[in-house]
Amino acid sequence: MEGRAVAPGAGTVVNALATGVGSAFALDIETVAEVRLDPDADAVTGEIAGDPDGDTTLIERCVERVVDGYGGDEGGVVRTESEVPTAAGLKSSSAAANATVLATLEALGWEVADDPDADVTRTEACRIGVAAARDAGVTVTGAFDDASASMLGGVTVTDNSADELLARDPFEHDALVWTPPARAYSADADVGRCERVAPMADLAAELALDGDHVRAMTVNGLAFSAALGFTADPAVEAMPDCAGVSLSGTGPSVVAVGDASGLERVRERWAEREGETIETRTRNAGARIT
Ligand SMILES: Nc1ncnc2c1ncn2[C@@H]1O[C@H](COP(=O)(O)OP(=O)(O)O)[C@@H](O)[C@H]1O
Ligand SMILES: O=C(O)C1=C[C@@H](OP(=O)(O)O)[C@@H](O)[C@H](O)C1
Repeated sequence: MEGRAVAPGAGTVVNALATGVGSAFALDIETVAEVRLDPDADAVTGEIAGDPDGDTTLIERCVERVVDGYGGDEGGVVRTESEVPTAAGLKSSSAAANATVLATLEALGWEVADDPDADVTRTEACRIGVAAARDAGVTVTGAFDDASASMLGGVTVTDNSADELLARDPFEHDALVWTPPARAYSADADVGRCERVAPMADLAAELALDGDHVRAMTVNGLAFSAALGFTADPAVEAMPDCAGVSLSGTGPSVVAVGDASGLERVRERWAEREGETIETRTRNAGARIT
């Protein structure tokens, strides 16, 4: 009873911490999950490659929730390996949860597809990961925005208070990510400060629902950088040469999207900053069983 799946990280268009409505897009950086189930094992044990002290509660809860809903009383082992930096605003938790849920469904022999007649749809699988993230305490709203972008690919707009998908569109850009050395756990974010910029979050959500995702993300980035105490300098440096740029999630990463030549000029400026710069792409393919 084995399964393997991959899911991408994501960047933010609208942070849901102000109003519950959020929007995110998949990035071409991935997390792999491998699950081995054993009917005789009592418990589920998690392991994160390269991070022996990492918190494995989320991936263990994902396996347990899938087994509760679709299995018997199997225990087992889940292992993730990830290119998505943890707690950097690039949705490592959504990628790990989605990959683990799909790998567990595969280990149990269920068919996962987008066809409503499939045993389990990817949207249903995504909601299991969101529930596990709430159990594990790694999220404020459940982050169905980030989870749906990672699971379905492209750009999604969601109402996280109802785990409802409001829109999904293809999203095709080159992308540049700057990740400073600091980490910012979503569960520690100052929600009260985010709620103060709700009028700007509403404006960003309106733009996103109108299909203007790139301007939505720039408005979002300026508002949430101010609310969460991050400098807007990287965004100001990028703005003339990209289509959109935003603080991703609760930070500290900043993501710019646009064309390759503009982003090369942004990369030269961001290279002066401490931390790592990743050249990647947005992607329309979401999570999949491998
Ligand atoms: N590869 C992984 N395997 C298992 N759990 C992970 C992995 N990546 C992230 N997580 C979980 O997600 C938490 C970080 O979530 P969060 O603060 O929301 O950051 P992010 O914005 O990257 O999703 C970690 O503490 C851990 O519990
Ligand atoms: O925990 C949450 O509910 C959220 C966390 C944030 O993302 P990060 O996990 O990237 O900080 C935010 O962008 C998202 O809309 C909702």
